[in-house]
Amino acid sequence: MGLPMLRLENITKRFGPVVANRGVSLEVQRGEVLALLGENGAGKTTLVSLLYGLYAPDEGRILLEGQEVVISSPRVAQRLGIALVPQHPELIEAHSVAENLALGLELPPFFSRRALLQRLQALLQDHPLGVDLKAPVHRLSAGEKQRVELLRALLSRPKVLILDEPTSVLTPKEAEDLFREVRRLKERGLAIFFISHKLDEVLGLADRIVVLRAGEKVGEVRREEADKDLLVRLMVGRGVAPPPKAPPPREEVVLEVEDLLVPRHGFPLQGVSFALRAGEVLGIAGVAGSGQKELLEALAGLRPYRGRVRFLGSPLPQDPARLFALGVAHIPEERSTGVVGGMSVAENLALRTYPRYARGGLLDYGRMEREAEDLMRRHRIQAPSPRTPLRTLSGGNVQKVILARELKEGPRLVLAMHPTYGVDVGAAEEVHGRLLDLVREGGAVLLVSEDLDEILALSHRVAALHRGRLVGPIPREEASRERLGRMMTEGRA
Ligand SMILES: Nc1ncnc2c1ncn2[C@@H]1O[C@H](COP(=O)(O)OP(=O)(O)OP(=O)(O)O)[C@@H](O)[C@H]1O
Repeated sequence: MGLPMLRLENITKRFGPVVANRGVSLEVQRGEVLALLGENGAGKTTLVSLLYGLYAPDEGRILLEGQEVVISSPRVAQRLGIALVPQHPELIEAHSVAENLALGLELPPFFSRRALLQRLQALLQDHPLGVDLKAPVHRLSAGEKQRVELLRALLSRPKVLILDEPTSVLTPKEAEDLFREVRRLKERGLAIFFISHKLDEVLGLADRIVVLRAGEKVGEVRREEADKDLLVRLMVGRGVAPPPKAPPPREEVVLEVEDLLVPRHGFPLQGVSFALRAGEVLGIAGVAGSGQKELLEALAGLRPYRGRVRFLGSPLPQDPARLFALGVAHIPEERSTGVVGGMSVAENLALRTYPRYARGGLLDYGRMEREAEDLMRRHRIQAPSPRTPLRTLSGGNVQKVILARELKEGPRLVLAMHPTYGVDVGAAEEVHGRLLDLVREGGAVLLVSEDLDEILALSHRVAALHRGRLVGPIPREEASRERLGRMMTEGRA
């Protein structure tokens, strides 16, 4: 093997008392995909942020093609040929795709819009990612936004490409398309870092796998030597079991939706009818942007709709605060909408029940923090203290905060969209366990997920949304990945 494209030597990065990376050394070659695996908070995002100039390491050095480099900002990273596709799309929602891409270019002082569009079209031809340059970003699904971020990264013609959990919100088909593109980039000689919690993807794409635990490198295996079991054990130090089967649902109907209509761009959601019983999980699959998000947001009181919706026999109020008080929890698609980054972990955990902490015109922070400590322990939320600002938590830990808050009152109905988005395999097992506990106690779960295995593992019945219309539901026993795939893409059961 020649000189590695990139080499990290003894990298340590601290945030106050937290050691996010401790003495990490690794290298990646040209034309190689290196996967970084590890539990939530293990230090993966921090490590790649150092490579992209978002933070400076406290110790250690970085060598690019044998030369030591100081990556002091993302601009410097780009000039050195290092590009990053972030965990969450960081696009300007009000602007078009083309405008967002233009922001990543070093353009001359005067340039014509046409010339810019031509250059972007050429890029699209080279990387056929199926992106509409003129579409405003706020109309794109999470998967489409991810592709725009990838295009933006490719604009600088990088030598090193970092993909931080790029498939969390992609459908299996979108993920396959992305992988095809990643393989092409690899063949062109790019060195690629790939972070994912999905072990099948890691095994399908990576040449080598580095496992981090609590900031330290605890393992490095070549693809040929790896299997799922080994990777799970390296990551969490134990094996992980598939979720147990939930008992059959009860008679009582918790949610009844009749002829729901939600106006939206593209295909409006219409004629959607289904009933959800106590103790039942109804899984809804769908190609991103088929109306899943709108369905859950309408039921969560965040979007106007027409139609008849009854919750435990009474009309469902269209007000998020009243809904929560009645026992309706909501796990939103994009976790950034479910939390306030500048507030502490304790405040975020208390967001739904703030008035409860009022004492003589002030907030009882002592009580809030004690309760937060308890929830943090139970949900294994990694943060130095309940006072830690939420925005400093790792992505998976933010997701755990949302889950802890939404499930803490024992809701009757959970509207869950990608509930295990970005959480590690151990934590995903716990989330599934919590949802099933709730179901056993008579709660109902409307589960929207793009992970078909998750839907098939948890649901009693499954349905798909196809262009705004509901296909199914059908009993779980009659469903398979293939049949669900057809329901999603062809609109028939
Ligand atoms: N800006 C920051 N300030 C303080 N602590 C931070 C900051 N960024 C990260 N951390 C902490 O560093 C540790 C590593 O976080 P990091 O985001 O790198 O984990 P990760 O492996 O990417 O996790 P996930 O799988 O959940 O995305 C965590 O304990 C996190 O809370």
